[in-house]
Amino acid sequence: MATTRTPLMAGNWKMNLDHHQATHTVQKLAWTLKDAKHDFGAVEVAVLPPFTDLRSVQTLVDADKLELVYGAQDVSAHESGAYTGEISPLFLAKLGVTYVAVGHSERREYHHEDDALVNAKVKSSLAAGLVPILCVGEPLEVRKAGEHVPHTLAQLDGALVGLSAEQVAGLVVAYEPVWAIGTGETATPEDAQELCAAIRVRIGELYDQATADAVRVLYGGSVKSSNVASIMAKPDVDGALVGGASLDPEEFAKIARYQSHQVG
Ligand SMILES: O=C(CO)COP(=O)(O)O
Repeated sequence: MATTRTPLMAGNWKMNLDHHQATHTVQKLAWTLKDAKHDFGAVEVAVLPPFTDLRSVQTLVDADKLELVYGAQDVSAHESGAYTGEISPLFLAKLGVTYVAVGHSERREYHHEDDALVNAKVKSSLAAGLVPILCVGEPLEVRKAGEHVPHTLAQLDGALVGLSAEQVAGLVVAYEPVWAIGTGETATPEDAQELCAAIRVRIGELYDQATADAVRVLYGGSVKSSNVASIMAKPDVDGALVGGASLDPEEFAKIARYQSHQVG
């Protein structure tokens, strides 16, 4: 199986860093990567700041012609209308957004997002030309019951309803076991590989092998510079969705440069 998938390191800032802090953080990240002569064609680097930071990040990326890209952490299933507090995918596209996280476990848990809503958000993102980072993964009790594979694949199935092979080939799927998020408890590289491979196999069953080979599958959950290389060594892991460690630009740069160890 030829692997032509470009690895993606995406930093999900969650509800951290205001727009001033965002500018400083992105500047420092860009400088650190530039000093290290980072090849963005070899490993793509993205940040997912809060909505209120996006215009500032766009201005900086445009002005300094930065190669890193950015995304949002959520999006509305609708294009416009009476949806107080929601953000249209069209507004995100206008801000030069590349990626949008959809179905993050914190959205599922605190905002009761179900598979049907996640599916609608994937579709609204695609319609606006954004690339969804579709998040799936099991909570601890499901893992303890040994049901993590069927649980995660059911979330995947639900999110993909009605999508074409072409749409799915362009998706990013992030496997994030809930018990490993923000806990310091990282899944082992074998755990990450098991689910990333299962996701790819499932996409092959639902679509075809070319689609399965094209889709990028990330691992997320307590990724740090000290553990990223062993996770990335697994054949079905195409990158990482990084929370806490992405708030420190030097640490996140090290994660993005997992192949070289040239930074730091
Ligand atoms: O939820 C995550 C990224 O979306 C993972 O967060 P942490 O890296 O802080 O565990």
